[in-house]
Amino acid sequence: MKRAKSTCVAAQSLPDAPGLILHDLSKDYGTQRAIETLGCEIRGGEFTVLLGPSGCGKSTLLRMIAGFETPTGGRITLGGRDITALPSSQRDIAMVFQNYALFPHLDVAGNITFGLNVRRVPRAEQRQRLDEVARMMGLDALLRRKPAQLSGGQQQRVALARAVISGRPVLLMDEPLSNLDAKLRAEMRAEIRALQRRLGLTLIYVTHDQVEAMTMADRIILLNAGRIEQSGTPEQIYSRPATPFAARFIGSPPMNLVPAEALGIAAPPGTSAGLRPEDIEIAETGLPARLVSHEYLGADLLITVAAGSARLILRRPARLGLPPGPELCLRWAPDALHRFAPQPGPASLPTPDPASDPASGPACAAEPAPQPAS
Ligand SMILES: Nc1ncnc2c1ncn2[C@@H]1O[C@H](COP(=O)(O)OP(=O)(O)OP(=O)(O)O)[C@@H](O)[C@H]1O
Repeated sequence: MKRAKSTCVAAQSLPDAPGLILHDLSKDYGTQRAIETLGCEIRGGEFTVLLGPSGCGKSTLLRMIAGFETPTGGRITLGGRDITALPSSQRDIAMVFQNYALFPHLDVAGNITFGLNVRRVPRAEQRQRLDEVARMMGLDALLRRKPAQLSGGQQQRVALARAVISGRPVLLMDEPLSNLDAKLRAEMRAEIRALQRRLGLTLIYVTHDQVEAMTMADRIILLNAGRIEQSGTPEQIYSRPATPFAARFIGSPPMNLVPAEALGIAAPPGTSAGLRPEDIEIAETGLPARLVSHEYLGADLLITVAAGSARLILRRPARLGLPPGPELCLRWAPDALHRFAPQPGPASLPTPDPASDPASGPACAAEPAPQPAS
Protein backbone atom coordinates (compact mmCIF):
# COMPACT_ATOMS: atom_id res chain seq x y z
CA MET A 1 0.00 0.00 0.00
CA LYS A 2 1.38 3.42 -0.90
CA ARG A 3 1.40 5.68 2.11
CA ALA A 4 1.08 9.44 2.18
CA LYS A 5 4.33 11.35 2.58
CA SER A 6 4.89 12.10 6.26
CA THR A 7 6.17 15.47 7.40
CA CYS A 8 7.16 17.35 10.50
CA VAL A 9 7.62 21.00 11.31
CA ALA A 10 10.15 22.23 13.84
CA ALA A 11 10.12 25.13 16.25
CA GLN A 12 12.44 27.99 17.26
CA SER A 13 16.19 27.47 17.23
CA LEU A 14 19.37 29.01 18.58
CA PRO A 15 20.97 31.30 16.01
CA ASP A 16 24.33 29.62 15.34
CA ALA A 17 24.24 25.85 14.87
CA PRO A 18 22.87 24.87 11.45
CA GLY A 19 19.62 22.97 11.01
CA LEU A 20 18.87 20.08 8.69
CA ILE A 21 16.11 19.48 6.21
CA LEU A 22 15.26 16.01 4.96
CA HIS A 23 13.56 16.35 1.59
CA ASP A 24 11.45 13.37 0.46
CA LEU A 25 14.02 11.00 1.93
CA SER A 26 13.57 7.25 1.52
CA LYS A 27 15.64 4.10 1.98
CA ASP A 28 15.15 0.61 0.60
CA TYR A 29 17.21 -2.45 1.48
CA GLY A 30 16.59 -4.68 -1.52
CA THR A 31 12.84 -5.07 -1.69
CA GLN A 32 12.33 -3.91 1.87
CA ARG A 33 11.46 -0.26 2.43
CA ALA A 34 13.10 0.86 5.68
CA ILE A 35 12.20 4.57 5.38
CA GLU A 36 9.07 5.74 3.57
CA THR A 37 9.32 9.01 1.69
CA LEU A 38 9.49 11.55 4.48
CA GLY A 39 10.10 15.23 4.85
CA CYS A 40 11.30 16.83 8.04
CA GLU A 41 13.01 19.92 9.38
CA ILE A 42 15.42 19.68 12.31
CA ARG A 43 16.12 23.18 13.62
CA GLY A 44 19.62 24.31 14.52
CA GLY A 45 20.49 24.37 18.22
CA GLU A 46 17.65 22.05 19.16
CA PHE A 47 17.69 18.67 20.87
CA THR A 48 15.72 16.40 18.55
CA VAL A 49 14.93 12.83 19.50
CA LEU A 50 14.14 10.16 16.90
CA LEU A 51 11.88 7.85 18.89
CA GLY A 52 10.14 4.63 17.94
CA PRO A 53 10.03 0.87 18.44
CA SER A 54 12.74 -1.50 17.29
CA GLY A 55 12.95 -1.71 13.51
CA CYS A 56 11.02 1.51 12.78
CA GLY A 57 14.00 3.03 10.95
CA LYS A 58 15.58 5.36 13.54
CA SER A 59 19.16 4.20 12.99
CA THR A 60 18.72 4.10 9.23
CA LEU A 61 17.59 7.73 9.27
CA LEU A 62 20.49 8.74 11.52
CA ARG A 63 23.00 6.86 9.40
CA MET A 64 21.78 8.60 6.25
CA ILE A 65 22.25 11.96 8.00
CA ALA A 66 25.76 10.88 9.09
CA GLY A 67 26.65 9.74 5.57
CA PHE A 68 27.04 6.04 6.40
CA GLU A 69 24.02 5.02 4.29
CA THR A 70 23.07 6.31 0.85
CA PRO A 71 19.42 7.33 0.53
CA THR A 72 17.37 5.55 -2.12
CA GLY A 73 15.59 8.81 -2.84
CA GLY A 74 15.50 12.40 -1.64
CA ARG A 75 18.01 14.93 -0.36
CA ILE A 76 19.51 16.15 2.91
CA THR A 77 20.51 19.77 3.42
CA LEU A 78 22.55 21.09 6.34
CA GLY A 79 22.46 24.83 6.87
CA GLY A 80 21.08 25.15 3.33
CA ARG A 81 23.92 23.12 1.76
CA ASP A 82 23.07 19.87 -0.01
CA ILE A 83 25.13 17.18 1.75
CA THR A 84 23.42 14.10 0.25
CA ALA A 85 26.44 13.07 -1.83
CA LEU A 86 29.17 14.29 0.57
CA PRO A 87 31.34 11.72 2.34
CA SER A 88 30.68 11.58 6.03
CA SER A 89 34.03 13.25 6.91
CA GLN A 90 33.02 16.39 5.02
CA ARG A 91 29.60 16.84 6.60
CA ASP A 92 30.50 18.86 9.71
CA ILE A 93 28.68 16.22 11.75
CA ALA A 94 30.02 14.21 14.72
CA MET A 95 28.57 10.93 15.92
CA VAL A 96 28.58 9.00 19.19
CA PHE A 97 27.91 5.27 18.84
CA GLN A 98 26.06 2.94 21.17
CA ASN A 99 29.18 0.83 21.85
CA TYR A 100 31.35 3.99 22.26
CA ALA A 101 33.84 2.73 19.58
CA LEU A 102 36.90 3.61 21.68
CA PHE A 103 40.36 2.37 20.64
CA PRO A 104 41.49 -0.08 23.35
CA HIS A 105 45.21 0.54 22.80
CA LEU A 106 44.93 4.33 23.11
CA ASP A 107 44.56 6.11 26.44
CA VAL A 108 41.72 8.54 27.12
CA ALA A 109 43.68 11.53 25.82
CA GLY A 110 44.62 9.62 22.65
CA ASN A 111 41.02 8.57 22.10
CA ILE A 112 39.67 12.09 22.57
CA THR A 113 42.21 13.71 20.24
CA PHE A 114 42.20 10.92 17.64
CA GLY A 115 40.16 12.89 15.10
CA LEU A 116 42.25 16.03 15.60
CA ASN A 117 45.37 13.97 14.88
CA VAL A 118 43.88 12.60 11.69
CA ARG A 119 43.05 16.15 10.63
CA ARG A 120 46.64 17.20 11.49
CA VAL A 121 45.56 19.87 13.97
CA PRO A 122 48.76 21.32 15.52
CA ARG A 123 49.87 19.68 18.78
CA ALA A 124 49.61 22.86 20.86
CA GLU A 125 46.02 23.43 19.75
CA GLN A 126 45.17 19.77 20.43
CA ARG A 127 46.57 20.11 23.95
CA GLN A 128 44.57 23.26 24.62
CA ARG A 129 41.31 21.79 23.29
CA LEU A 130 41.89 18.56 25.21
CA ASP A 131 42.39 20.50 28.47
CA GLU A 132 39.19 22.43 27.89
CA VAL A 133 37.03 19.46 26.98
CA ALA A 134 38.50 17.19 29.68
CA ARG A 135 37.74 19.83 32.31
CA MET A 136 34.23 20.37 30.98
CA MET A 137 33.48 16.63 30.98
CA GLY A 138 35.20 15.83 34.30
CA LEU A 139 37.82 13.62 32.65
CA ASP A 140 41.00 15.47 33.76
CA ALA A 141 42.07 12.78 36.19
CA LEU A 142 41.52 9.93 33.72
CA LEU A 143 43.50 11.07 30.68
CA ARG A 144 46.24 8.40 30.99
CA ARG A 145 43.88 5.47 31.56
CA LYS A 146 43.03 2.92 28.88
CA PRO A 147 39.32 2.31 28.06
CA ALA A 148 39.41 -1.07 29.87
CA GLN A 149 40.24 0.81 33.08
CA LEU A 150 37.11 2.96 32.87
CA SER A 151 33.52 2.39 34.00
CA GLY A 152 30.74 2.34 31.42
CA GLY A 153 29.74 5.89 32.28
CA GLN A 154 33.33 7.11 31.97
CA GLN A 155 33.70 5.41 28.59
CA GLN A 156 30.51 7.08 27.46
CA ARG A 157 31.90 10.43 28.57
CA VAL A 158 35.12 9.83 26.60
CA ALA A 159 33.09 9.03 23.48
CA LEU A 160 31.12 12.22 24.02
CA ALA A 161 34.31 14.24 24.61
CA ARG A 162 35.76 12.92 21.34
CA ALA A 163 32.67 14.18 19.51
CA VAL A 164 32.64 17.52 21.31
CA ILE A 165 36.36 18.25 20.74
CA SER A 166 35.78 18.01 16.98
CA GLY A 167 34.03 21.38 17.25
CA ARG A 168 31.35 20.20 14.85
CA PRO A 169 28.04 21.92 15.48
CA VAL A 170 25.88 18.88 14.75
CA LEU A 171 26.05 15.82 16.97
CA LEU A 172 24.32 12.49 16.32
CA MET A 173 23.85 9.93 19.08
CA ASP A 174 22.53 6.40 18.51
CA GLU A 175 21.13 4.85 21.72
CA PRO A 176 24.16 6.14 23.63
CA LEU A 177 22.98 5.16 27.11
CA SER A 178 21.66 1.66 26.53
CA ASN A 179 24.72 -0.04 28.07
CA LEU A 180 24.47 1.87 31.35
CA ASP A 181 22.52 1.03 34.50
CA ALA A 182 19.39 2.99 35.36
CA LYS A 183 21.00 5.42 37.81
CA LEU A 184 23.87 6.27 35.51
CA ARG A 185 21.50 6.63 32.59
CA ALA A 186 19.54 9.26 34.49
CA GLU A 187 22.76 11.14 35.34
CA MET A 188 24.06 10.99 31.78
CA ARG A 189 20.70 12.17 30.42
CA ALA A 190 21.01 15.35 32.44
CA GLU A 191 24.68 15.74 31.52
CA ILE A 192 24.13 15.37 27.78
CA ARG A 193 21.16 17.73 27.89
CA ALA A 194 23.19 20.36 29.77
CA LEU A 195 26.10 19.99 27.36
CA GLN A 196 23.86 20.41 24.33
CA ARG A 197 22.39 23.60 25.81
CA ARG A 198 25.73 25.01 26.87
CA LEU A 199 27.31 24.49 23.45
CA GLY A 200 24.16 25.26 21.45
CA LEU A 201 24.58 22.07 19.46
CA THR A 202 22.13 20.69 16.97
CA LEU A 203 21.74 17.28 18.56
CA ILE A 204 19.87 14.34 17.02
CA TYR A 205 19.42 11.50 19.45
CA VAL A 206 18.04 8.04 18.68
CA THR A 207 16.26 6.05 21.33
CA HIS A 208 13.36 3.64 21.77
CA ASP A 209 12.99 4.81 25.38
CA GLN A 210 10.12 7.23 25.75
CA VAL A 211 11.40 8.45 29.13
CA GLU A 212 14.68 9.54 27.54
CA ALA A 213 12.75 11.24 24.77
CA MET A 214 10.36 13.03 27.12
CA THR A 215 13.06 14.23 29.51
CA MET A 216 15.66 15.34 26.97
CA ALA A 217 13.96 16.50 23.79
CA ASP A 218 13.01 19.94 22.62
CA ARG A 219 11.21 18.07 19.89
CA ILE A 220 10.39 14.42 19.31
CA ILE A 221 10.02 12.82 15.91
CA LEU A 222 8.04 9.66 16.54
CA LEU A 223 8.64 7.00 13.89
CA ASN A 224 6.58 3.92 13.13
CA ALA A 225 7.33 1.45 10.32
CA GLY A 226 9.57 3.87 8.46
CA ARG A 227 7.30 6.89 8.58
CA ILE A 228 6.74 9.85 10.86
CA GLU A 229 3.78 9.16 13.09
CA GLN A 230 3.90 12.54 14.82
CA SER A 231 6.41 15.25 15.61
CA GLY A 232 6.21 17.93 18.24
CA THR A 233 7.34 18.91 21.70
CA PRO A 234 7.07 16.22 24.37
CA GLU A 235 4.08 18.10 25.82
CA GLN A 236 2.30 18.24 22.45
CA ILE A 237 2.74 14.55 21.78
CA TYR A 238 1.68 13.58 25.29
CA SER A 239 -1.33 15.85 25.55
CA ARG A 240 -2.47 15.76 21.91
CA PRO A 241 -1.39 12.46 20.33
CA ALA A 242 -2.27 12.48 16.65
CA THR A 243 -2.81 8.74 16.28
CA PRO A 244 -3.57 5.70 18.44
CA PHE A 245 0.04 4.60 17.96
CA ALA A 246 1.34 7.91 19.39
CA ALA A 247 -1.20 7.70 22.19
CA ARG A 248 -0.05 4.24 23.24
CA PHE A 249 3.68 4.73 22.69
CA ILE A 250 4.10 7.71 25.02
CA GLY A 251 3.07 7.42 28.66
CA SER A 252 3.51 4.74 31.28
CA PRO A 253 1.16 3.06 31.71
CA PRO A 254 0.00 4.03 28.24
CA MET A 255 -3.24 5.79 27.41
CA ASN A 256 -6.35 3.63 27.77
CA LEU A 257 -7.67 3.11 24.25
CA VAL A 258 -11.04 1.42 23.89
CA PRO A 259 -13.97 1.41 21.45
CA ALA A 260 -15.89 4.65 22.00
CA GLU A 261 -19.16 2.79 22.56
CA ALA A 262 -17.62 0.94 25.51
CA LEU A 263 -17.51 4.28 27.33
CA GLY A 264 -21.02 5.23 26.24
CA ILE A 265 -19.69 7.85 23.84
CA ALA A 266 -21.66 8.50 20.66
CA ALA A 267 -19.26 8.34 17.70
CA PRO A 268 -19.05 6.82 14.21
CA PRO A 269 -18.45 3.04 14.24
CA GLY A 270 -14.82 2.09 14.72
CA THR A 271 -13.95 5.25 16.67
CA SER A 272 -11.54 4.70 19.55
CA ALA A 273 -11.68 6.69 22.75
CA GLY A 274 -8.51 7.43 24.69
CA LEU A 275 -8.08 8.42 28.33
CA ARG A 276 -4.81 8.87 30.22
CA PRO A 277 -4.77 6.86 33.48
CA GLU A 278 -4.32 10.06 35.52
CA ASP A 279 -7.32 11.72 33.85
CA ILE A 280 -9.91 9.24 35.11
CA GLU A 281 -11.48 10.05 38.45
CA ILE A 282 -13.48 7.89 40.80
CA ALA A 283 -16.68 9.83 41.54
CA GLU A 284 -20.24 9.57 42.88
CA THR A 285 -21.71 9.55 39.38
CA GLY A 286 -20.51 8.61 35.93
CA LEU A 287 -19.63 5.45 34.05
CA PRO A 288 -20.27 2.30 36.11
CA ALA A 289 -17.17 0.17 36.62
CA ARG A 290 -15.90 -2.63 38.81
CA LEU A 291 -12.56 -2.90 40.56
CA VAL A 292 -10.39 -5.68 39.13
CA SER A 293 -6.96 -5.22 40.72
CA HIS A 294 -4.51 -2.61 41.93
CA GLU A 295 -0.78 -2.00 42.09
CA TYR A 296 0.98 0.10 44.70
CA LEU A 297 3.74 2.31 43.24
CA GLY A 298 4.64 4.36 46.31
CA ALA A 299 3.34 7.81 45.43
CA ASP A 300 0.56 6.45 43.23
CA LEU A 301 -1.84 3.54 42.89
CA LEU A 302 -2.60 1.94 39.54
CA ILE A 303 -6.16 0.65 39.64
CA THR A 304 -7.52 -1.65 36.94
CA VAL A 305 -11.27 -1.53 36.46
CA ALA A 306 -13.74 -3.21 34.12
CA ALA A 307 -16.26 -0.83 32.57
CA GLY A 308 -18.63 -2.91 30.49
CA SER A 309 -16.49 -4.72 27.96
CA ALA A 310 -13.52 -2.36 28.46
CA ARG A 311 -10.65 -2.55 30.88
CA LEU A 312 -9.21 0.74 32.05
CA ILE A 313 -6.24 1.63 34.19
CA LEU A 314 -6.52 4.61 36.54
CA ARG A 315 -3.67 6.34 38.30
CA ARG A 316 -4.47 8.15 41.52
CA PRO A 317 -2.38 9.38 44.47
CA ALA A 318 -1.80 6.52 46.90
CA ARG A 319 -2.83 8.77 49.81
CA LEU A 320 -6.43 8.67 48.45
CA GLY A 321 -6.40 4.89 48.88
CA LEU A 322 -8.70 2.41 47.18
CA PRO A 323 -12.42 3.09 46.72
CA PRO A 324 -14.51 1.64 49.57
CA GLY A 325 -16.12 -1.16 47.55
CA PRO A 326 -15.62 -2.99 44.27
CA GLU A 327 -18.38 -1.03 42.47
CA LEU A 328 -17.50 2.50 41.44
CA CYS A 329 -18.23 5.28 38.96
CA LEU A 330 -15.78 6.99 36.65
CA ARG A 331 -15.62 10.55 35.36
CA TRP A 332 -13.21 12.66 33.34
CA ALA A 333 -12.91 16.21 32.09
CA PRO A 334 -14.20 16.86 28.55
CA ASP A 335 -10.78 17.80 27.21
CA ALA A 336 -9.22 14.63 28.67
CA LEU A 337 -11.09 12.49 26.17
CA HIS A 338 -9.22 11.74 22.92
CA ARG A 339 -11.11 10.45 19.90
CA PHE A 340 -9.42 8.56 17.10
CA ALA A 341 -11.12 7.87 13.79
CA PRO A 342 -10.97 4.26 12.56
CA GLN A 343 -7.45 3.41 11.40
CA PRO A 344 -6.63 1.53 8.21
CA GLY A 345 -4.83 -1.78 8.67
CA PRO A 346 -5.06 -4.32 11.48
CA ALA A 347 -6.93 -3.19 14.57
CA SER A 348 -4.64 -2.15 17.40
CA LEU A 349 -7.26 -1.81 20.10
CA PRO A 350 -7.05 -3.84 23.27
CA THR A 351 -9.28 -6.91 23.20
CA PRO A 352 -12.30 -6.71 25.50
CA ASP A 353 -12.04 -8.65 28.71
CA PRO A 354 -14.32 -11.72 28.37
CA ALA A 355 -14.49 -12.07 32.17
CA SER A 356 -16.19 -8.73 32.58
CA ASP A 357 -19.97 -8.68 32.46
CA PRO A 358 -21.48 -5.37 31.36
CA ALA A 359 -24.75 -6.25 33.05
CA SER A 360 -23.15 -6.54 36.45
CA GLY A 361 -21.83 -2.98 36.72
CA PRO A 362 -22.62 -0.82 39.73
CA ALA A 363 -25.67 1.38 39.98
CA CYS A 364 -24.11 4.79 39.39
CA ALA A 365 -26.55 7.57 40.19
CA ALA A 366 -28.81 7.89 37.15
CA GLU A 367 -26.25 8.67 34.48
CA PRO A 368 -26.19 6.26 31.56
CA ALA A 369 -23.20 7.95 29.96
CA PRO A 370 -20.31 9.53 31.83
CA GLN A 371 -20.66 13.20 32.54
CA PRO A 372 -17.40 15.04 32.41
CA ALA A 373 -16.00 16.36 35.65
CA SER A 374 -15.79 20.13 35.75
N1 LIG B 1 21.83 -3.27 6.29
C1 LIG B 1 20.57 -3.66 6.25
N2 LIG B 1 20.13 -4.57 5.35
C2 LIG B 1 18.83 -4.94 5.29
N3 LIG B 1 17.87 -4.46 6.10
C3 LIG B 1 18.24 -3.55 7.01
C4 LIG B 1 19.59 -3.10 7.14
N4 LIG B 1 19.65 -2.18 8.14
C5 LIG B 1 18.38 -2.08 8.61
N5 LIG B 1 17.54 -2.89 7.95
C6 LIG B 1 16.09 -3.03 8.16
O1 LIG B 1 15.53 -1.73 8.08
C7 LIG B 1 14.53 -1.55 9.09
C8 LIG B 1 14.91 -0.38 9.97
O2 LIG B 1 16.07 -0.73 10.72
P1 LIG B 1 16.75 0.27 11.74
O3 LIG B 1 17.99 -0.39 12.26
O4 LIG B 1 16.87 1.60 11.13
O5 LIG B 1 15.63 0.32 12.89
P2 LIG B 1 15.74 0.95 14.34
O6 LIG B 1 14.48 1.68 14.56
O7 LIG B 1 17.00 1.70 14.50
O8 LIG B 1 15.75 -0.37 15.23
P3 LIG B 1 16.54 -0.69 16.62
O9 LIG B 1 15.93 0.21 17.65
O10 LIG B 1 16.22 -2.13 16.84
O11 LIG B 1 17.99 -0.43 16.37
C9 LIG B 1 14.44 -2.87 9.83
O12 LIG B 1 13.40 -3.61 9.30
C10 LIG B 1 15.78 -3.54 9.55
O13 LIG B 1 15.67 -4.94 9.58
